[in-house]
Parts: sequence; C-alpha cells; structure tokens
Amino acid sequence: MNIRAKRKNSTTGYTNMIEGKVTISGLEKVYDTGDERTKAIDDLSLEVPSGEFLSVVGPSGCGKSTLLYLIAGFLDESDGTIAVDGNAINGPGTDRGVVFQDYALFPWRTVMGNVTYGLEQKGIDKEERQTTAQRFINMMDLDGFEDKYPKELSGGMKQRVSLARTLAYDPKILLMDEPFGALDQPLRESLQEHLLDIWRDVEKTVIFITHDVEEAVYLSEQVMVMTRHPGTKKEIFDIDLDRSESREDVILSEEYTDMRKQVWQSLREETNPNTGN
Ligand SMILES: Nc1ncnc2c1ncn2[C@@H]1O[C@H](COP(=O)(O)OP(=O)(O)OP(=O)(O)O)[C@@H](O)[C@H]1O
Repeated sequence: MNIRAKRKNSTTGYTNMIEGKVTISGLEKVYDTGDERTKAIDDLSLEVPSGEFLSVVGPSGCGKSTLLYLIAGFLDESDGTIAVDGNAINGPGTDRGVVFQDYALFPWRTVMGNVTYGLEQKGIDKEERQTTAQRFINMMDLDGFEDKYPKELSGGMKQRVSLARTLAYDPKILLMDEPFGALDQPLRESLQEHLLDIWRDVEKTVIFITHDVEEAVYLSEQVMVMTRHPGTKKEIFDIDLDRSESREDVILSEEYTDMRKQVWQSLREETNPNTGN
C-alpha cells in the first residue's frame, strides 16, 4: 500500500490519506499533425514518491509541458505507462490538479466561484463548498476579495486564486507548469514561500515545471534535468536543504550553492552541447 500517513490536517481540515505516487515507465509521446511527426518525449521512466516535491528543468522544447499534460491526462501517450498509486491513468481526474502559468481562471466567475468550481465537479453540497472554498481563500490571503472577478485582480492574486481553486478539491498531486513564470521577483518569492508552507502542511506530491534553476533548487526535494529534444530523464539531483532555516540562510548555504551549480551545469550541457562544459 502506498499510504505513508493518515492524519487530520490543521489548515485544510481534511483527513489526508497521503497517496499520490506517480510511476512512469517507458513513456513516449509523438505529436502527429498529419504532415509531420514530432517525438516530444522519448523513453522516459520516473518514480515520484507520495508527498515528494519534484521540479523539472530542461532546455526549451524538450517536452516539459508535454510530460506534465500527459500526467494530467490531457494528452494520450504514444507508448509506455503512467500510473498513480499503481493505477494506470485514464484521462484527467480530480486526483491531479493542474496550475498553469496563465492562471486559467474562469473570467465570468468571481474568486469564490472559481474556487468552488472543482468542489462542484466533485458533487459537494453548496454549504460545504462555500466553507471549504473560504478556508483556501483565507489561506491564500484573499479574504475580502471573494466577490471580485479575475479582471479586477493583480497577476499574483490571480495565481493565488488558481492555487486555491486547485487545492480546494484536494487532489493528491499538484502539477504546476511554470506557475510563477509571469510574475516579478518579489511576488514570485512570496508565492514560492506560500507554496512551500502549503506543501509542508498538506503533503501533496508536487511536480513543478520551471525554467529557473534557482527556483527548482530552492523549492524541491528532487530536481530532474531533461535532455534536449526529444526529452527524456537525464539526471535527478537530491536536494537536501535545511528547510527550517530562513530563505536567506538557505540561499547563502553551501548546499544550495553547490546544488544550484550542479543542476545549472547539467542543464548547460543540454542547452549548449558544444561548449564542452
Ligand atoms: N500540439 C503540438 N503539436 C505538435 N508538436 C507539438 C505540440 N506541442 C508541443 N509540440 C512539440 O513538442 C516538443 C516539446 O514541446 P513542449 O511544449 O512540451 O516543450 P517544453 O519543454 O515545455 O518547452 P518550453 O520550455 O519552451 O515551454 C517541441 O518540439 C514542440 O514543438
């Protein structure tokens, strides 16, 4: 059984069965547009344990988003398998929640309406929907903005609504596609801290795509570097930072500096294969 723990969570109120192991074997994805066949993912195997925070970095076009959308079930694989807790996935499901760079909020719904959406899909009654949504709205410091529409919010607020919406329906796995890529540095750092706090509290498996090596090393327990196109797993780095320390102490630590350099070098070999670095 892949259940690590069962506990009542203080922030979310959920009794979490900690699941969410992702097992990928021999994954291949070929896009066939009729005129052209593009192999985006080639023979990728990977295991992400329950509750793990894995970041994925790789050269542009190496298949990071494709990998995430395959795990989300938005795309069908051409070969290989993806399983969650031992069960092969079969399309999208509420066990996996996706957070996109462009927020993907419903413009015609208020903040409350956006956050309750996934709960409606799960068939949860109105009163419980409102209570649960409010809890996540508060967690994201969005109380007072429940009746606002996305166009009335800043980019950082929209991304917090998007996170609240995804967390509210309690997926086992969070799939994040460069969620902070469009934000300026202070906002990005603030949302990184939010995400780490949440992750510590709710113990979800997180698969996080980013272009930013520093972000990957700062947030993650593991960083996977992908090869250039067609993408596959090149290397996985275990990141062992003392997470009880402040951001500043982590960033100034030898471990962080060393891991950042190792991941950067591995990535650079893929982005600049002729430099000999
Ligand atoms: N819908 C599609 N049809 C055909 N080819 C596609 C499609 N989507 C992606 N590709 C191709 O698949 C490859 C991987 O694309 P993908 O977007 O997954 O890479 P990525 O690593 O996320 O890129 P980036 O870092 O630039 O966002 C690229 O060669 C891309 O051109």
